Amino acid sequence: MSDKTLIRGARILGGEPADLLLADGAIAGLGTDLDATGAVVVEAAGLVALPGFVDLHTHLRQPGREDAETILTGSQAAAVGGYTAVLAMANTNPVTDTAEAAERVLDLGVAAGYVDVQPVGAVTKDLEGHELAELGLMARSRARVRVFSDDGKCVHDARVMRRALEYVKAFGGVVSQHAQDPSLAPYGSACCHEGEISGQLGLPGWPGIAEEVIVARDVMLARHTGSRVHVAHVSTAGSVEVVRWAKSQGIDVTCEVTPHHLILTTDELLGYDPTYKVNPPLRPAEDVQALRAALADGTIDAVATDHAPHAKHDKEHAFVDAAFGMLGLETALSVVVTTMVETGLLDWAGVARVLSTNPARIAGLDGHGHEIAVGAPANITLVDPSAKVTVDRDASVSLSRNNPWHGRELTGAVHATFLRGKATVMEGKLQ
Ligand SMILES: NC(=O)N[C@@H](CC(=O)O)C(=O)O
Ligand SMILES: [Zn+2]
Ligand SMILES: [Zn+2]
Repeated sequence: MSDKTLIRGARILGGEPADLLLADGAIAGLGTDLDATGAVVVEAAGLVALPGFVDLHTHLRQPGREDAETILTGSQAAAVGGYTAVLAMANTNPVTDTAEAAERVLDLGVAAGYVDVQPVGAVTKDLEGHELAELGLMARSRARVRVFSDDGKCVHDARVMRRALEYVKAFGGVVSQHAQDPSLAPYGSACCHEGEISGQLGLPGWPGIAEEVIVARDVMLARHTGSRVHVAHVSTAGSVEVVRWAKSQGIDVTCEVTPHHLILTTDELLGYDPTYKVNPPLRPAEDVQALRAALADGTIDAVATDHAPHAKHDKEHAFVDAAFGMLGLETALSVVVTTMVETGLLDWAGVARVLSTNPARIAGLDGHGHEIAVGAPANITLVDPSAKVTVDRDASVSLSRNNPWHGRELTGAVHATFLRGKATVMEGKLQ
């Protein structure tokens, strides 16, 4: 196959149609009626061209739980979802808390070859919350780690969080916080939004305040240290309010929302289906509305999937005993189109911002999230804006089946993904 591709007539960021010539891994031409000599031609009339998506929050499960996902299968799911880069969370077994562990994840990502797999480093050794991991060594390693997170657990000790923020400042790093005060929402047991619904279902409550007190504390620690904090999977109107205030004060804070928190509510729990058991829990409709509004006005910077594959035997239990988490990579774009574009809350430039430009900037990833321009790396996603898709969990390339979108109809689909000019997905199919 030629290493030249001509994408003909795509609407660039949803604007005017143009041709895109991809050559030698970069965008070599952008204009009308570009010369197709020697190029593979992709007819893209009606499709929208966006910069390749960047996921700030993916669980790939390798090493340790290769029965649920591997770096290869997770990379494939990411490509199908329009991603060209993912940040692989550190809560593997063993934990990514050393330079060697981070380099192994990086190398397995390169070997898989579907997306750039950028390891996230743990903040504390073994995610135990006490002793800082080798942050500097991870940063200086070949893996160039910039994002640190104990995700799955909260860095709940304020002294440890303060020291982590001071440390990462030296190399422009960021701490991504899983905001859950374990004294208000105990790990493992708290599994349902605390309110009328938790009482009705008899499930242990996970109140919004358990998230909000950590967000409030962390923005103050970011101000105090002059360092940068990122809030993972914000789920409540109160967290959004705190972040909005912090940004207005010039505090260096960013945050993400998951696709599921943009649409699914506590109502899903009425059937006790553990597919909908997730951290933080699904919230009431008022929170969902506040999250959409905050994503539209820029208070929330990015959509991040928190793709959390789990093997059947970890999910198929009574609700209280099942694992936390749901799949997200393959459906994220469709959920964003359905909740944000169809509703008029975001235009396509806005979609590029929340799925690509902002997450790339937050993660410090070179080569991703650029505007579509000559000379930029050819990381491009082509989207069919009006496709209607009925999600089938068995059509997934992920190894796991904990897919909350199964059987639902969503609007918008990824048509093709290009990683440095090479098609990883074409007509929705993995290449
Ligand atoms: N989101 C989840 O419910 N689970 C995540 C951990 C996490 O993101 O907190 C997992 O690793 O399974
Ligand atoms: Zn988390
Ligand atoms: Zn997570």
